[in-house]
Amino acid sequence: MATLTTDGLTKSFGGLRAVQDVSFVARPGRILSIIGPNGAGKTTVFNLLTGFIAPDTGSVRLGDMNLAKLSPEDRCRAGLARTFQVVQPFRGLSVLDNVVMGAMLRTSSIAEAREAAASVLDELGMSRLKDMRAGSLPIGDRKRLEMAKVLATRPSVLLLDEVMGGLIPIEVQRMISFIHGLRDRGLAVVVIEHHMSAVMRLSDEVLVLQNGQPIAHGSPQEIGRDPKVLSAYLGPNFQVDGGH
Ligand SMILES: Nc1ncnc2c1ncn2[C@@H]1O[C@H](COP(=O)(O)OP(=O)(O)OP(=O)(O)O)[C@@H](O)[C@H]1O
Repeated sequence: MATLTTDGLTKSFGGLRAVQDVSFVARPGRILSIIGPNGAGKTTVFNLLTGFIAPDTGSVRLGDMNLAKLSPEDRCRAGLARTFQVVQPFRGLSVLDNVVMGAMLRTSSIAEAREAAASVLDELGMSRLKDMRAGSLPIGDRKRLEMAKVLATRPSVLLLDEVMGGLIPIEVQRMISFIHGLRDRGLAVVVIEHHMSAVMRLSDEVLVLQNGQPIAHGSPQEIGRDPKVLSAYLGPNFQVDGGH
């Protein structure tokens, strides 16, 4: 398992500083959530981590490997994998075959990939859906499928982009328990999430961005009481225990 370290990440689009001097460490066995208002720079941070865009300055390291020159696919091969906010399965393929596509990163044997994919679906409680067409799944199952595809690549660092969006409360609770299980297996997990009560229950630490800049970093309880965060994002009536 590896530690993901960012140092001074900065990215502008034209005159807009989308991300400015963002540094954090995502450690094995920990869940770090990145929160902040729309446009705060969260997705841009994920794009910088995964190599979809290059930073103006700053570095990303996985263990002691500098990722600067690696493509998104090579970063995934190195163990850094992400889900997308808008989930896009191969709609015409079965659920199982979608997950096989992820598993093929680690093996050239279709039989082995199918076995690995079936085992990930089992872990996620999705085995009974394996022959369904991915395009026919409701949003909650599509989010779990996205997670399954990514887990089949066997990451050591997992980046989750709004995996709670569109889920009903019982599915949110199940997803939280599942992510806790991944953390307990030693994965480093970084989460972008707007669902605040989920963030409070899920996270070991929270980084808050506003206009691309870090404004706070601490435990969920510290963040939920921080006047800067209440004013920038959570609102004055936020309850640390219940979220909203
Ligand atoms: N490729 C791009 N070209 C130009 N501007 C961009 C690009 N990507 C993002 N931006 C801008 O950078 C800023 C940060 O956007 P980003 O999507 O990272 O925010 P976010 O915190 O993920 O927002 P949300 O919560 O709405 O997903 C926004 O002002 C956005 O319009």
